[in-house]
Formats: sequence, structure tokens, C-alpha cells
Amino acid sequence: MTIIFHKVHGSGNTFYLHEEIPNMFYNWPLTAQKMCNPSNENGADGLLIISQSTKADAKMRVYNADGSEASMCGNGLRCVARFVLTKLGVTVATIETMKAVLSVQQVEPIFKSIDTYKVEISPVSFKLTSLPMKHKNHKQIVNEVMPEFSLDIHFTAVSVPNPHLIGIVPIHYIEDTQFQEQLATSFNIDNEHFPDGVNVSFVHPVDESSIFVRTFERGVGFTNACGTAMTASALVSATINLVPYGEITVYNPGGFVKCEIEKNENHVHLSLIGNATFFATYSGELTEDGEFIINSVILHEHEINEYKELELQAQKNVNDGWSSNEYL
Ligand SMILES: N[C@@H](CCC[C@H](N)C(=O)O)C(=O)O
Repeated sequence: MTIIFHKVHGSGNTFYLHEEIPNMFYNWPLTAQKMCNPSNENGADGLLIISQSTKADAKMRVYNADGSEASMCGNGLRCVARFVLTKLGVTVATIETMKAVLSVQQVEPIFKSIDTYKVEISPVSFKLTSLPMKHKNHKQIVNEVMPEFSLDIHFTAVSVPNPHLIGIVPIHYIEDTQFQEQLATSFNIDNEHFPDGVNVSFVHPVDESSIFVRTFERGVGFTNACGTAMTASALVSATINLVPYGEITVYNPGGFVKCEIEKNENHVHLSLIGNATFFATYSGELTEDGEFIINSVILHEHEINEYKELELQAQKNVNDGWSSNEYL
């Protein structure tokens, strides 16, 4: 039977996206491992599966490249939003995710005519039990130096609702990724603090309302961007007065997004705004052991090229911000 996968990305965070055919059962964890394999030049960071929902306009499931299922994916949700909104012919909808029904909408292009979507990121919790994270002295960790992790990084642990450890770092930790990789790897194997692993992001300001975020993702490794991590990093940056609340530009190795952090007395509302770009549409056959045999490909070249311009602009803005020296 012929099935279709779209290769998509949000900020260079790449996925295969498939709309499930009712009553057709495939082994999605195995398919994610096979199709997303990083040693395969056509690999991806994850697999997004869209299906029918009884609570919302559609349901999204996300599998990391290692086959593990995650509770949420911000960049992926924008791509799912584009697919669902286009199919329904509407500009606003709701998508069921593992832990919440989230609102999604099409908004003004973030750059030139790039298709742009705004998605809700929720629920948020700073309780260590929500990640889960275990620590003998803490019930939450907000902007704390954790000497057992590092002596010069302030860490925050937050779930949105997937687990994130965010470090506000001096710039040398952005330029040389070795320490981040070592720390994140240690938290994503058998370890005393993160029984389910964690996404680890390092953050450095670019200017008074922008930050740069690099993420080592649980189940994947370094990615160009992680939507939930960027939103969590924007929240942390506003909480500690690194940038004001409101709209924060978040640069990443794959481009940039905007995060809206709205706070009133005891509630925060988080939104992630950015591209949803479709590289290609593949049709083919999926074998029982998760191999996808491609029969035909349609490349969406205009989208690919327009996104390259956004990437160049993002790199320039980051270089300009950092070469002003103020944020080094
Ligand atoms: N890239 C995603 C997050 C995907 C899941 C993550 N690796 C996890 O295991 O929690 C995003 O854009 O949020």
C-alpha cells in the first residue's frame, strides 16, 4: 500500500510527518529509528504522526530519532498545525498532544513569505517531580549554580511539559559545545538525577530582547533547534530579567523564532511563533520492519530557498549582537 511522508522542519529541526490512515497499524518507534537514523543522509530528528482526535481537531504524536515517544514538540507542532489547518481550510484549530489540547493558528510571516504558525506551549511546571528530576536538596531549581554540574552556569529545571534543563552560560560554552554534550550525555544515560532523561539547553543573550539557544535533545543529540527548549529558555530568561517579558526573539543554529511570554499574577501563557517549512513529499511503501521504500519525491524548492535567506539573516543578527561586545 502506498503511504505518504512529508519531510518538514521548524527552525531546521527536521521531521518526517505522516497522517495516519485509520485502521492501518505500523510500528512507529521502529519506523522513527529507521527513517530518522542520523547516519542516513536523509535522516531526521523525529517522526510526527497525525491522527484523528475525539477531543480536538487532530492529534499529534512525536517520536525522537531513537524511537522514544516524547510528550511534546514545539517545532513539530507548527508543522502539524500547517498540515491540519490547510487540510481543514481554517486558520485556527486545536491539536491534542500527550498531556494537553493546544491551540494553533496561522499568523503573519516571520520573514518574507515564509509560512508561519503560532502554537501554545503548555502545561508549564517548575516542580522537579514534573520533569521528573531527583535532587536531595531541592524541590525546584530556578537560576541556581549546581556545583555538581558546573561552577559557572546558572541552571533552571522546567517542564513544558517535556523536561528541560536550561543553563545561562558564558559565551565560550556556546562556541565550544564539548561541555554541553558531555553534561547532556551523562543525563541521558542511566543517572541519579533524570530517570527519563532531559533536554539540555545553553543560553546566551544576543541583545536586550533576544537570546541564542543551543539544545542537546533527549533521544536525538544536538539539533538545529528545539521549540519547547526555546520557549522554556525565553521563560527562564524573562524570569531572571535577562530580557523583558513579552515577545522575545530566540536565535538558534537553524534560524530564529519568536516566543511570547505573558505573565499575570499567578499564571504564565507561552506561545511559540515560527516557520513550518515543507522540504519534500515522498510516497512509497513502509515495510513491517520500518523501512520506507521511496517510489516518488516532490521537492518544494521555493520553500527551501526562501528559508535559506532567513538562516543567513539570523546568523548576521547574532554576529552583529555579539560583535558589539556588550553581551560577551
Ligand atoms: N524538538 C522538539 C522536542 C522533541 C522531543 C524532545 N527531544 C524530548 O524527548 O522531550 C521541540 O521542538 O520541542
